[in-house]
Amino acid sequence: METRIKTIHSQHFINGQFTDSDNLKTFQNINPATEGLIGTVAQAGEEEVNYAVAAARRALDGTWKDYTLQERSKILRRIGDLILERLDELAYLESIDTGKPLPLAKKIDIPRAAYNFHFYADYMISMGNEAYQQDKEAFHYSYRHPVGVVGLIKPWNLPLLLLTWKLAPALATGNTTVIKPSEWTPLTATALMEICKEAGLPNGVVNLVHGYGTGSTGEAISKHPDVDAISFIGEVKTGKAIMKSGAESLKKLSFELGGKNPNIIFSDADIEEVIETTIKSSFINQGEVCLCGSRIYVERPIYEEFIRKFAERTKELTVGNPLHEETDIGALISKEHYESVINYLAIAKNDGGEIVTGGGRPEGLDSGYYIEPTIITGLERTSRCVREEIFGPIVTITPFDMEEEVIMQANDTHYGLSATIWTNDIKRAHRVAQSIRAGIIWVNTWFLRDLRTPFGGTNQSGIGRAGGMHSLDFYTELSNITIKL
Ligand SMILES: NC(=O)C1=CN([C@@H]2O[C@H](COP(=O)(O)OP(=O)(O)OC[C@H]3O[C@@H](n4cnc5c(N)ncnc54)[C@H](O)[C@@H]3O)[C@@H](O)[C@H]2O)C=CC1
Ligand SMILES: O=C(O)/C=C/C=C(\O)C(=O)O
Repeated sequence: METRIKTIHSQHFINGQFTDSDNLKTFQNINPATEGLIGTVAQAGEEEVNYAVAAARRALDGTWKDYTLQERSKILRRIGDLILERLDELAYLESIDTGKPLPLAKKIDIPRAAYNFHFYADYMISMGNEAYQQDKEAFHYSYRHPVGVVGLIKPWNLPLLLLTWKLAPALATGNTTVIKPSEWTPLTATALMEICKEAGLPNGVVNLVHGYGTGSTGEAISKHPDVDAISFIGEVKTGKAIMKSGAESLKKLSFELGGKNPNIIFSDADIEEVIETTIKSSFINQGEVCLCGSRIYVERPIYEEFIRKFAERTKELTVGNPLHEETDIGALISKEHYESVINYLAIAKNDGGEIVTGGGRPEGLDSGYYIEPTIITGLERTSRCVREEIFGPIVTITPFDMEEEVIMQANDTHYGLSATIWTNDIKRAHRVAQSIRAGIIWVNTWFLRDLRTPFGGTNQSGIGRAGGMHSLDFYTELSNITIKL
């Protein structure tokens, strides 16, 4: 499998054409599982961002505005179909680019990317607008316009899944786009441009520029005066930088940022189900999912039993070559990120934490950015390991005695993305769920998604919600029209 592709050169896609930068500048793309070279990536400067924004503006004011909802929906459906036709290839590209297990990319990332298009192809067609009759005097209705040229700035952890989660509703509502994938993961976004072209999207409706963030491509998009809105997924500090860059032209912003999500386990929960799901919510995708429940709180009566069973299951996980069928945990995205995650293990030890299992590099894996799935106990809530988003395969476990106490600990964070609560007491489930300050709360499950529901974070985990009508609201501007009767 690894010999299938030698090196890949990833280009920009501007006005329907693949292209390099005017100055031919490139950067390297490294496979995090082998530390080998995947290929080179064109690096956009302000010129290429200007070309891409200009192409998006022309397309917005050109033929794209005359496409009917049905026509847009048909193209979206076709994009979803083509993603499924290329599932194996896209999953392979995603795996070598990110270090994630190939089976995971095949099962989750790529099918969900296709579903993002299929879902919005159908959803937009079923949506209506507000209308009010004011007795016999007037009739009011709302009319939706696309917001305009939308900049989509995306992260590396679920590259195609998260890009399409925002691109599909942006297109369904008639916008044009300038995409910047993460510099760590250019491959599937580039392949998606081929798919968009084949599906019949007019030139300029989707444009893609590769490059870095601060002082580079990402910043050029977020400060560009002709970009009307930015949909960003990534770190809190980047969100703050984009907010500053976008302030001059007062851009509309949608932010999905980080999380330090609590996983609260009461002693009446079904322990076997808790263990199986908590393995996923802790370690799936190497823990590089913003929804991972990295702070685990367990009610005292089952604390010891939980740790024993959870550690046993964790030790069974296979860390290794992402392309192997049996691999559960692949490599972290980059050397920098690997070092940042390893550093948290040192912090944990320094803060008096006990490493129950894991705690370093797996034996026998000499190259690639691998870290064992790690369970830490005995940390105070002030430890940086309990407070900061590690974004790796590391969880902390803390016992609790009282419901109020665990609610207080769960809310003791400047994040507020998601939470999971395990209990069979229905009243407690509602009570605790309503007391947690987070945008997404799961009871007796984790990462169960329905794309109609509001998705996003409170506090510093984000601004706004995506999903269903919430995406419709972000990607359109409303005019209210009043007719005197
Ligand atoms: N809430 C959510 O749904 C998600 C949150 N995340 C968060 O993202 C982080 C991991 O992803 P990363 O790629 O490391 O995030 P990041 O914030 O470093 O980068 C995300 C994107 O922003 C660009 N960027 C960086 N600085 C920029 C700037 N000054 N102006 C414009 N663009 C800039 C990057 O090039 C990249 O394309 C974690 O904190 C994670 O929690 C990731 C996925 C989803
Ligand atoms: O299901 C979604 O729409 C998003 C899921 C995951 C993330 O947002 C993430 O890991 O970053």
